[in-house]
Amino acid sequence: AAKWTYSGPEGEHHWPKHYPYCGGAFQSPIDIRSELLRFDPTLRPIEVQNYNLSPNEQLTLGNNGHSVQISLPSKMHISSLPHRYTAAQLHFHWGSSNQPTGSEHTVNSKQYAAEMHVVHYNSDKYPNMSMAVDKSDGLAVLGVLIEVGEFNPAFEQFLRFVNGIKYRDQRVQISGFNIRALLPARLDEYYRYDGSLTTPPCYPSVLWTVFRNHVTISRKQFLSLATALYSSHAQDSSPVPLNGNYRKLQLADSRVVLVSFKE
Ligand SMILES: NS(=O)(=O)c1cc(-c2ccccc2)cc(-c2ccccc2)c1
Ligand SMILES: [Zn+2]
Repeated sequence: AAKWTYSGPEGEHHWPKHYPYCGGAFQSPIDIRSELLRFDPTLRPIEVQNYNLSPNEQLTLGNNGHSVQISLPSKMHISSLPHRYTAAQLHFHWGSSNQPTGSEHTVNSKQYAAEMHVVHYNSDKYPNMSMAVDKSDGLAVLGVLIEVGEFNPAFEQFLRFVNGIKYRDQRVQISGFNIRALLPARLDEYYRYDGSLTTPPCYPSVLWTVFRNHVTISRKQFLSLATALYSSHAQDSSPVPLNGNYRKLQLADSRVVLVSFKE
């Protein structure tokens, strides 16, 4: 697959050359602005199943050159959507050590320090992720906005291992933990809109759920995320730091953002 980056000659302005959907409609992320919001009383609280993983389970924590990701077992799923959406992986987008603004979605132009995405696919209709990834009802991603503040013990369960995956394509096994603890307390308050993958190939296949309430990690935790990783391989002579891995805001066009809460 063609290389892509967040800046330079393979930066996002060049993505459409190799990935045409990136220049298409229904792109993500967007600025979740008050004018776009419409309360929808039919939006039920998000219900997740089997997110509380036993420490006896092993998860793969990896550096894919664009983000740090954790592979998730297929028993984890969202049960409150019209179809069952089975978990595949979670990953992060962040800024840089001196620029703690790296979330992809913004809320009334406020950009957060980072953002977590928990990626699920429609396992009612598609046998696996690859078959689902380019279908309009293929994916459901839970977005969690992250601010620098209180220390977050749940994030520590994987952040303490990032020095083992400093370089592209490095992976380590970590013990299972309660993935639900990475989400905000309230799963009943969220923004909902139709969008896309925020990385190439940018398929417009994502039912986005961005929770209203952010979570916090400490400054030290943020710095380990923003300074520990490289997008280059271990043997590369010139290491390329991995940060600022967030896509610029896309046009909402005539899209409405549904909200599950009133005030
Ligand atoms: N940001 S995202 O949520 O739209 C997203 C989803 C998926 C994704 C993952 C599995 C199945 C299908 C889609 C992969 C990425 C990704 C991030 C960094 C590097 C490469 C890919 C990003
Ligand atoms: Zn993402």
